[in-house]
Amino acid sequence: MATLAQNAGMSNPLLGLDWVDHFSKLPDAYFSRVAPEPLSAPRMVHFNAPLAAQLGLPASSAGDADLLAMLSGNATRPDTTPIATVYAGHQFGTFVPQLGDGRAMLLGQVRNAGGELFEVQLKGAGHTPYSRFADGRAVLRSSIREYLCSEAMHALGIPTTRALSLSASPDPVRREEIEGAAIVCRIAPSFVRFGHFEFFYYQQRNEMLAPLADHLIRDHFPQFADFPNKYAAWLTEVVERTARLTAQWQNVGFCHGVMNTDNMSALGLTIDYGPFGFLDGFASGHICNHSDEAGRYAYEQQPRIGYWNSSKLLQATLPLLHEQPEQAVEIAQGILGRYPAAYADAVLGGWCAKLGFQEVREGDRDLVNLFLNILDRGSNDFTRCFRGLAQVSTTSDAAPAIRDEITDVAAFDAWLSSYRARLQAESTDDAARAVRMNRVNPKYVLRNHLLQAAIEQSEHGIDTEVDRLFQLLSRPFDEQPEFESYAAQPPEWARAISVSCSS
Ligand SMILES: Nc1ncnc2c1ncn2[C@@H]1O[C@H](COP(=O)(O)OP(=O)(O)OP(=O)(O)O)[C@@H](O)[C@H]1O
Ligand SMILES: [Mg+2]
Repeated sequence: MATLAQNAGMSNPLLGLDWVDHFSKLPDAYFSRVAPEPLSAPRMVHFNAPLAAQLGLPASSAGDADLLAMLSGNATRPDTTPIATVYAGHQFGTFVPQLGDGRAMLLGQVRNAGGELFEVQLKGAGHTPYSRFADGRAVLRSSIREYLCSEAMHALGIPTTRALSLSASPDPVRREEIEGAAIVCRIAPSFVRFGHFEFFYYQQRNEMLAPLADHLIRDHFPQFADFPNKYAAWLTEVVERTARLTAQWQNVGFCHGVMNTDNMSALGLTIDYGPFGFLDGFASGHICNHSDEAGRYAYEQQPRIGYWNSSKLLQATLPLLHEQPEQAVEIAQGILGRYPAAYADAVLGGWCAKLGFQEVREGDRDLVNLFLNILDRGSNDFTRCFRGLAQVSTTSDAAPAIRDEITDVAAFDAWLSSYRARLQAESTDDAARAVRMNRVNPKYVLRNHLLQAAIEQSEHGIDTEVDRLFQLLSRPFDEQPEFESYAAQPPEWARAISVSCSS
């Protein structure tokens, strides 16, 4: 049995932050007080210095032993107790009435010098009342995936939870095999999920919905506080954000893998990096999660699931919308009705930007679909092919280098002439267009095989590859010639990588 964490030394830089702790001041019904179970002999695998600076931590924090103690569950703040929150959720379409932070613990909420609010959470810090039969731990493998991907998504401009630190320990954790334990310190304005509202709604404790929504509105949607129906305004915003978030995932070829409603953020953030994957060869039906046999969360299903999940959030918040049930349903339907257009506008706008168009014109949707179909038929590399289009010339017939990687060359050549005509209709300033395109078509994404190499190295105690990927992916749109191989097509062995819910 692990010993419980000690109180942190007063020199700990985390203690110098401005802790406001709004969530833990809510009624106890929303959470349980918990104590981290320390990782033994922790080592700092990586520390996110830019994010630390944003929070207000001094630059010297990286090597601070007291800080590592708190981030690895070996110490807590002296004046307060971490909490684990309770939520429910629809998992693979089935309602599960009791979930909650089974391995995540909220250390509190800080306000930085700019007034921004951030919750600080440890994932993998041990048992909580919501652990059910599981061990409260996270393994190093999955923690590296979460740490690097959340930061990679942030650098891609996609709303997401973030990661401040990754600490690891030789403590054994049983999955399919014995693996090492790790803790990611996650940062987000709020970790509240759709499932938090579902928990109280399905327990018929409707009186618990408003204080939670009020908490979110006060901290994160103050612009709606004085609206006649502030809950409708907030929910409209969440539904539209969810639609836009899903569109951004599609545009960058990101598959989340487990879009259960307990993994959907009430702030429209990407949350829970489990069996996610970036598309290598484009396949519209790609299933990144080996455990998702029916393909419920396949790439092409994500927009539809975002809609379905939004409907579940609206169902759970009906009592907030109107005291008359029929009118509440009508308002909810109106809000849900915003999703399709919000998604369609965002995703088409995103595709058009990737093709270098400055505005969306009639016929662009067909041009996008034709290109995606060509990639789909040939399983051609999603990231490389979009990036390669920046080299298309409008003033000569020279083919872009990427043509060599396209399988259906005849279809591509035909498409290219329509594409050129469309580009010429706007401008022939190819250089300016290439700059624009390279800002939205990343050169580097966190492909599974890149992760695999970093994981294997860190499992042997060497963390240089984690750091290299962290640095590389913090500038995904920039050419980084020394890392050209990281933008290459995946090697043959990458096909055998299988990612499941095991984490
Ligand atoms: N090893 C574990 N120990 C305890 N609870 C766990 C463990 N793994 C998952 N759970 C719990 O099972 C539920 C579903 O897990 P899921 O994989 O979606 O979340 P997660 O990866 O733990 O965390 P998060 O959604 O916070 O990123 C959640 O309630 C989660 O806390
Ligand atoms: Mg989860």
